[in-house]
Amino acid sequence: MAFPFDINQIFLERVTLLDQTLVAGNRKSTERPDLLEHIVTVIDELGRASAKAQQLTTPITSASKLQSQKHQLYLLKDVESHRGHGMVVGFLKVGYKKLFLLDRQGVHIEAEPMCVLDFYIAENFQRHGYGSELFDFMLQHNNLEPVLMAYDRPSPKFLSFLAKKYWLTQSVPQVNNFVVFEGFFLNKTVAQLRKVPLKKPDGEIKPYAVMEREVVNQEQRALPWPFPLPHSPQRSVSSQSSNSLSVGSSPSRVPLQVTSASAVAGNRDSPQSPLTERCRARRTSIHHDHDPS
Ligand SMILES: CC(=O)SCCNC(=O)CCNC(=O)[C@H](O)C(C)(C)COP(=O)(O)OP(=O)(O)OC[C@H]1O[C@@H](n2cnc3c(N)ncnc32)[C@H](O)[C@@H]1OP(=O)(O)O
Repeated sequence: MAFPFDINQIFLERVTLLDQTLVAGNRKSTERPDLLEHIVTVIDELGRASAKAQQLTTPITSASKLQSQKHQLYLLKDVESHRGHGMVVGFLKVGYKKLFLLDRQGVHIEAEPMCVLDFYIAENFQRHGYGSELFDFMLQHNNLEPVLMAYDRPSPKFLSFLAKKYWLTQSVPQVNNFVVFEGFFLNKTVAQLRKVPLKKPDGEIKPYAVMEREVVNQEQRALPWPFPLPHSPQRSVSSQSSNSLSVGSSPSRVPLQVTSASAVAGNRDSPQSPLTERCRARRTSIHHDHDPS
């Protein structure tokens, strides 16, 4: 992804970590006021490209969102390209989220794992190992293992990536849009797990985490009159999934089938797994008029 300014001047390292401050490295934005403007442009552009690749109506990553949330955004650049000005290859956004999850026995567990929230490698750089480079950098930086993380509605490509690179194939069925894999519940310290009492006093019932992707969905549903909502069957899938966020509705949900390794192991020609199909359905449910290519 090329920009009309010198990427190598803005992002000094191959991988730059950005947070709420939007400061790249330890440079002060007061020294170079144009830097902040360029960083905002890059993040917004990446967020839009990621949303388009995932067929989301609204980007879940933008500079203003990053400023208001305690997330970490890892940005990868290619130093040499664009006549030495560098290009942005992609980004990975992670952050801690308080989630209510179901363990293998179906017991509600409260956890606050590190979650993958958004991940995008520019189309012309995909399948060249850049995604793995960025992901490995983030894991090392946070001293984490992929199995201890939760994944916010992973796309089929990302599921294939996780299966291929980290052997994450067996998911534990959930009633929200996060995916966790076998082994997540074994490490109680890192995942900060806590069993949730079956019955809570009135007023203490907490909803499942409201995800950014779900908020995007809500935004779309809240179109002002006179814009009508499209009447597609996929949209009703979307409403069901948003209902599943409440504790009250969760017990009646049918648990998902456990995913088999072969189903998500990255064979593009094989039939998709139930998990992949579910993720695809949810993403498709917020499909818009963007061309997915
Ligand atoms: C929680 C979330 O963020 S979900 C959103 C994830 N992002 C997207 O779906 C956006 C579009 N996709 C992408 O940006 C990229 O494909 C990523 C980020 C998923 C992976 O980045 P890449 O640089 O392609 O990964 P990398 O080259 O290290 O690994 C390649 C592996 O990823 C998977 N993968 C990448 N692209 C594809 C694809 N088009 N179809 C199927 N699997 C794919 C495969 O397992 C592939 O291995 P293979 O080529 O041997 O089959």
